[in-house]
Amino acid sequence: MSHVQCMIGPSILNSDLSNLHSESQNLLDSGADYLHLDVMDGTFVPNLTFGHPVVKCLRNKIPKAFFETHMMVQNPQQWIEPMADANVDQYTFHVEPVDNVPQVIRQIKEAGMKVGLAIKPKTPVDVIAEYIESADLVLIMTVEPGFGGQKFMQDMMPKVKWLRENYPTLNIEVDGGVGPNTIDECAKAGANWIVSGTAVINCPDRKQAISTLKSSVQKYLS
Ligand SMILES: O=C(CO)[C@H](O)[C@H](O)COP(=O)(O)O
Ligand SMILES: [Fe+2]
Repeated sequence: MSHVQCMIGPSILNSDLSNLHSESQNLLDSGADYLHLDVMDGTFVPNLTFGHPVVKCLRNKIPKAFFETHMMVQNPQQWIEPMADANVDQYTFHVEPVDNVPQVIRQIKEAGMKVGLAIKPKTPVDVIAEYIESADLVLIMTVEPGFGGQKFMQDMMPKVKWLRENYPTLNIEVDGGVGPNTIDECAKAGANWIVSGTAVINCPDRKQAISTLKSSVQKYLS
């Protein structure tokens, strides 16, 4: 499995959002490979975070890092252009509310961003199978989307395993309850993009937390 790269992307959802820039910079300085930005619209999920105006301001302060927006929104098509304008690198959206997934994929690519396909815990992985070849990444949610700090759902690992067996070069991301205690299961199943929120944010030594996640994934990659 050495043809995929290990990437650790902390979620800033549970950080001190009044200090979004310094929190994000601190995570990058602690070894984060990318930033996972959780965008919620209060409709697709019962919570509200921030949108493209905030992402754009953050991008002005942090011009170089890889930004992934995790779009937990009812109408992902609506935010493609504004997020591209905010210089987002990867637009990861949930397929559940979308009628025409290929069209959304095409529009994201035309806007110059990479494409991530996300599924909620109750969505079977075969729902996205026909779109995988045209995506850059698949995100397997390991909690119900909406809130940080929830318990990792181990029973999502068969989805990750299935993807890894069938798509050896695919970037597979896990998100929700992932931290030093749950990383081994994710890594063993074949995940190589790792989102970790509270486990990194609340750790007094964020560098150590990120490096633990990385070594686990690397152990299974080699
Ligand atoms: O998408 C998310 C929630 O919907 C977050 O990215 C995720 O929950 C990260 O936080 P934690 O690691 O604390 O679960
Ligand atoms: Fe997320």
